[in-house]
Amino acid sequence: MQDTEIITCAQMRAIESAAMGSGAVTGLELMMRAGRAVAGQIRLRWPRPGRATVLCGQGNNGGDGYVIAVALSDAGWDVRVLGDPTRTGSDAAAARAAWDGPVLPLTYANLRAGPSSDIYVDAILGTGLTRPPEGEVAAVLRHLGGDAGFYRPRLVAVDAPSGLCLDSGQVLGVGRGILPPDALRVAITVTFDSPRPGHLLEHGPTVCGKLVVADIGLEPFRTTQAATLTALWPRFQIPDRRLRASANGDWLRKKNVGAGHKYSHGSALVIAGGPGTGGAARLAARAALRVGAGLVTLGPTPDALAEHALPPDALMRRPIVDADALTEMLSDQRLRGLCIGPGCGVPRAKALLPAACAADRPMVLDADALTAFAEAPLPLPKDCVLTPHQGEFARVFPDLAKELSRLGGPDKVSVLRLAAQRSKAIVLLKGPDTVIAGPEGQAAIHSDANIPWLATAGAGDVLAGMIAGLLARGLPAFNAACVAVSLHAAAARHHGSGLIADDLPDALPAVLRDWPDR
Ligand SMILES: NC(=O)C1=CN([C@@H]2O[C@H](COP(=O)(O)OP(=O)(O)OC[C@H]3O[C@@H](n4cnc5c(N)ncnc54)[C@H](O)[C@@H]3O)[C@@H](O)[C@H]2O)[C@@H](O)CC1
Ligand SMILES: Nc1ncnc2c1ncn2[C@@H]1O[C@H](COP(=O)(O)OP(=O)(O)O)[C@@H](O)[C@H]1O
Ligand SMILES: [K+]
Repeated sequence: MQDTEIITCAQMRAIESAAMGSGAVTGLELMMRAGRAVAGQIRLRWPRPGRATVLCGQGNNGGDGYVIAVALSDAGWDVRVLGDPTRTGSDAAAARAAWDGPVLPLTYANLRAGPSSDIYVDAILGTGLTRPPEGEVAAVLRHLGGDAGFYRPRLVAVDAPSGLCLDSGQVLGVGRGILPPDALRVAITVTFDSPRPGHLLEHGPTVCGKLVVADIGLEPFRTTQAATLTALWPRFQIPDRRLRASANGDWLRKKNVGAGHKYSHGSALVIAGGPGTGGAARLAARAALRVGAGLVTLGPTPDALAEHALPPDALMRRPIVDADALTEMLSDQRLRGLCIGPGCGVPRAKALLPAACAADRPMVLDADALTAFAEAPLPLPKDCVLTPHQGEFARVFPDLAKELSRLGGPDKVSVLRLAAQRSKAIVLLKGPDTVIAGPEGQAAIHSDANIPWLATAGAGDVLAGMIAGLLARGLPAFNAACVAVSLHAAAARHHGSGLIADDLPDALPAVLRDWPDR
């Protein structure tokens, strides 16, 4: 799991300007540090000098490439450079001037003509990407991506594989959604200072390969720029450091929280549905118990009560016949942390949602409750988390979903912020790149992308239950959503392949035992 603050491209530029403006470092010095860091990573992975081809674009990404060429050549590598013209007087031009070997034009023909290399460095386009690659650059990238069997294990990208938008994770010119087989994917991407959203969202994790973040000495400027950065785009972290303080390992394990009784650890209510649909709600309820809620009540229709006599025995069961019954149940102020949606059925969710919202308790809306909300929107309580997957997101926010699927459209974080502002709720969009945003601009990306075995029926119900459990325990809604996503992924990793949703809550004790204190 990544545990690093991420910054947008605009923030990165602001930090670089602050560093250069302070007089502490010049642009060329930063370029030297960046290029040398990449060369260092190459030498770490390919300790025996071999043959390298460095592909340099016209901007600073290309400038990094010339620094890499010099560093590898000094280390005994046989280096061949293909480059586009640089702008006179630019840092890239200065870096190019320091390379005393030949520079062939960056063309598909020259790439094909050369002797094959042990590694290929993609220093063509970085954060300066403004449009889909075209012409010779596009031809070069298509060739590198198309012959993936040969190139991919030898490709090192500087900052990003060329064509990847580092704000959104889209590969420009290729499309959102399914990535074509000949899209450029590299073995290693070396970026600088901090990951950018595009490394973690959408196609980013797939095309970047292993992501290495190199320190180029910008830390002091990152910290002092915090105020400006917030104005540019509020800071977001994975997970947020403040969130760690409110949900550290000891708190999650219920250590050092005072003696208390079951109610002081929170009482959660999972609203279930009618006969034959109980599994989802029971999964959610089990998860709420495992995440530490002191008491969890399951509320099915009266005629479904019998089928809920199944384990866990720790669950309380109380029928909820209609909205009035729910209102009455919620007159017990100790019930906090509602979960509505999993296995509820859309008509029942529609009937109960107004009463649930009117009670103004911390609440999770998932599955059928999201569909009900889409069909009959209503004001949500203050601490409310919506947990849609892509399909449910499209039902609740059709216009925003369209933007998310539009090629060249905005990034997931921005779109989720809009969704959160509109619904005045925390919105958590599930997927390999789970993004969480709040109405005040808070946002987090959960970057533990590669757990395909978590895509199993009922995993979402478990997540909703975990959030409800944490809400019942008193975590603020944004924190509860972030912590639950982290615990959920950790539980899936702990169990490993072969996982079914039932395993997730039961993996929690082991995950909690190892959860870091801060
Ligand atoms: N600014 C700095 O101080 C530092 C920048 N660094 C490097 O600089 C990079 C950013 O440099 P630049 O801002 O010069 O941008 P790039 O080098 O990423 O792009 C260069 C130029 O390519 C053009 N371009 C955009 N899309 C294109 C396309 N589809 N086809 C062809 N050309 C296209 C742009 O007009 C831009 O001028 C980073 O990714 C990083 O590698 C590092 O050296 C660290 C320090
Ligand atoms: N490749 C993946 N890597 C990590 N997490 C994933 C991946 N694919 C799916 N997930 C997670 O699995 C869960 C699936 O939830 P959901 O789609 O609601 O399923 P269901 O409705 O069947 O419960 C979500 O938490 C999602 O973030
Ligand atoms: K690049």
